[in-house]
Parts: sequence; C-alpha cells; structure tokens
Amino acid sequence: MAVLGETTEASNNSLSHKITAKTPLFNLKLYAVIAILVLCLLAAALLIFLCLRITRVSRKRKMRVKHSSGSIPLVSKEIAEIKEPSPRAADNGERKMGNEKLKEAPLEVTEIVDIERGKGNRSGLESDGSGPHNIGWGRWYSLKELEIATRGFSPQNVIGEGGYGIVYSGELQDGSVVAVKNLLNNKGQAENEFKVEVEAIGKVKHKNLVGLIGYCAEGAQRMLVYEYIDNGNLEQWLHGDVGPVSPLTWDIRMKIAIGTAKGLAYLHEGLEPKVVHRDIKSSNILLDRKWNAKVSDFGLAKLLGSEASYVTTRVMGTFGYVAPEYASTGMLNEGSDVYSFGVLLMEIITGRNPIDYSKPAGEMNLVDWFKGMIQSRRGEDVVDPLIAVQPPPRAMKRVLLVCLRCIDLDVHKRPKMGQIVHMLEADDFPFRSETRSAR
Ligand SMILES: Nc1ncnc2c1ncn2[C@@H]1O[C@H](COP(=O)(O)OP(=O)(O)OP(=O)(O)O)[C@@H](O)[C@H]1O
Repeated sequence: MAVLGETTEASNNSLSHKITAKTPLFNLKLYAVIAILVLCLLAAALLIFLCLRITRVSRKRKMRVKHSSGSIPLVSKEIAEIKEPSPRAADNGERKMGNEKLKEAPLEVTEIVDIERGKGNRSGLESDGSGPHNIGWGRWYSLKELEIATRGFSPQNVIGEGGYGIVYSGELQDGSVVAVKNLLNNKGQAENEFKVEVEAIGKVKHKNLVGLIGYCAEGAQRMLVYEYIDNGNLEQWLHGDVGPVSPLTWDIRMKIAIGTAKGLAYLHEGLEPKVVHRDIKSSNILLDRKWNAKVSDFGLAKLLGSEASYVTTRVMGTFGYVAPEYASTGMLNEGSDVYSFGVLLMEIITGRNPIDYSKPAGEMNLVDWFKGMIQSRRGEDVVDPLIAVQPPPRAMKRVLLVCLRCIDLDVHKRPKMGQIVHMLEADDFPFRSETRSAR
C-alpha cells in the first residue's frame, strides 16, 4: 500500500510538474496554453453561431419585404424602377421600336426594387428645409424652394390648369427653368405611397416623354417638378389661332405623330411592368422648338387615381379619345391607349377636334366622320385645309390606314405601338433599299 501511495504521489508530482512546466510556445506554462486554446475554440464557436444567426435574420427580412401585403405598396404595381437608359437602350427607344425587336432587346431598363415599408426618412427625402436632396433620378424640393422659383406661385407664372391642378413656370436657384404642377385634391394620398409612385415615374426617361425632375411632398402639399418644354402643346398648335397657314406642315405633323408613338411604345413595350397612359390627347403632347413631341402626364392616372380629379371627364380619360371598350366596361390595357392614339392621329391629319359641337350633326364626332369619308373614298378631303402643301398620296393613304387600324373595335386587332412606329416610318424603307442596291 505504501508503495502504491508513493507511486500515486510520484505520478501526481510528475503531472503537476508537467502542467506547471514551461512549453516551447512563448515560454508559457502548459495550463496557460490549454486555457488559451479552449478560449480560442469558444470564440470561434461563438463567431460561427453569430454569423449563422445574422444570415438567417436577413434572409427572413428579405422574404418579409417581398411578400408583404400591407396597405403601403412596396413598389409601384404598374411602374417599375428603371436604370438610366444606357446609350443602347436609348438607341432602342430611337430606332428599334418594332414590336419583335423590342422584345428581343435585353430589358436592361427594368429592375424592380424592394423598398422597405416607409419608416419616415427612408432615403433622406424628408425636409429639413436646407440644401439639395438628391434622390438618384432627380431631386426632392422643399416648398420654400418652389415658392421662390415660382415667385410665390404668382398668377403671372401660371402656364395652364388641367385636371390634376395648376401648372406654373419657375426658375430654380441654378437658373434652370421648370414646370411645377401643384396637385389638387390629394388629401387621400398617403405620403409614402405618393413617394413610391413618384419615384417610379421619375425613373422613366425617354426622349419623347416629359422628364420628371423632382417633387415636393410637405404636409398636405404635393407638387411635381418637370423639365420645361418651351413650345406649347399640340392642342394649341392644331386648334389655336395660327393664321391662314398652319406652321405645322405635313412633315412636322408626321414627326410629332412618330415621336408620340415612340414615347408610348416605350411605356408599353420598353418597361416591365408596362405603363398604360390612359389619357392620350393633344393637350398632353408638349412640343419643343424642333417639334419633338414629349408625352406628358404618364403615370399620373395611377399616382392620383381617377377620383382624385375635380374634372369628371377624368374618370374615363378625355371625352372623344376614350376607347369604346374602356368606356363601357372600365377595362383598361395598352389597346385603349392605341385607340386614343388613333383619334389623336386623325386630329393631327385633319386639324379637327375629336368632338366639335360647332360642326354639322354628321361631323361632330371625328371618328364617325373620318370613317364615313374613307368609306365614300374621299380620303384626300380629310387633310387639314391649313396645310399649305398636300402630302404625297401614298404617304397619306398609309397614315389613314394606321388611323383605321388603331380604332378597330376589336381591341386585339389593333396594332401595338411599336408596329405603329414602323408603319409611320415606312417612308424610309424605299430609300434604304435604294442605297443598299446602289452599293
Ligand atoms: N413640363 C411642361 N412644360 C411646359 N408646359 C407644361 C408642362 N406641363 C404642362 N404644361 C402646360 O400646362 C398646362 C396644363 O397642363 P396639364 O397637363 O395640367 O393639363 P392639360 O393637359 O391641359 O389637361 P389634363 O390635366 O386634363 O390632362 C398645359 O397648357 C400644358 O401645356
């Protein structure tokens, strides 16, 4: 037993000696090394656990944002965010508006963003009354800035008044001229919903669409700031007092029609999800000094809703332009825009208003009169008498045909806007094939 006791004591001694003995590692004692190792292991395990947890929580949050069904929409249902169009995308807007071609083209413009449920100052948009507020595509403006720009919303700055509110011209601090649309009847519009929709509209950029450059949402005030288009609108040029000869020659009218068609084709076929304008009419086609057409008010029907307007015609677009199926069923798709475009094209050719009560009974309704004229083979007689030089018969026939196809009662038979661009531009083709054969 004594021997056993001695042996145990000896082994205990040697163990304690080993533990307290110095190791080659930094001359540390063995127990210190073991303690460090255990601590390291614990820290590593803790780190891995934390990493796993963070990944899981963020995945859950993403899922929540994607599938949320709250009352404030996460993204506009009708308009998606688009990136600034690349030179190629702009090129598509310019030349490749044929339906198939557009579909082939990669949709680099579309990228739906998950916007988190508005928690106040989401992207620095809230007012602090100072300095510029860049929001990617444009700017947030304070009420004060716009007040200064429009000289206190002076009556002298009023450009006009439409169904959504009064439009003022304004000059910003940097000297740029803008059009400020002061939206009326917007009490029901939640601020965050308004911002989401406006931001979606602001990101839609095309040469033939009026560019939204910013907005103001302070208290009950809602304003949209647009690039200023300095040559009036098409309605003024077609129906205003322009003298015995209209400055709008046939070629200028075709340029305006094609520009408008390109703007609409971009809304219908270049964006995902597509945007239906809902209110195509001559006063919504703005013109610059080179007669480039700029479609205005796109996205507003969605932004403000039909009931937001104090003009009753707004409920159904504008009288005279509205597609029959939209008027009767309220069903709306891009085909309704095509119908309205057909009416607009007739208006451009004839210089007549879609509804004109000052005309004799059979001529009050432009569409009915136009159809009757074509049926009785009097197509040449529909051209606006204010056009000094008559169009070539072939070109005119083609445009008349486009009008008729757009107003087809069967919405499915109407052409797409991209096809319309092609049909209206068809004049170029003989020229192109000639140059090719010459080569
Ligand atoms: N960005 C702009 N640049 C220059 N003028 C503009 C601009 N936006 C609108 N206007 C002009 O302001 C006036 C009012 O335009 P608004 O779009 O509010 O009404 P509308 O088109 O006449 O009618 P509705 O609201 O029924 O469409 C029009 O004369 C229009 O040409």
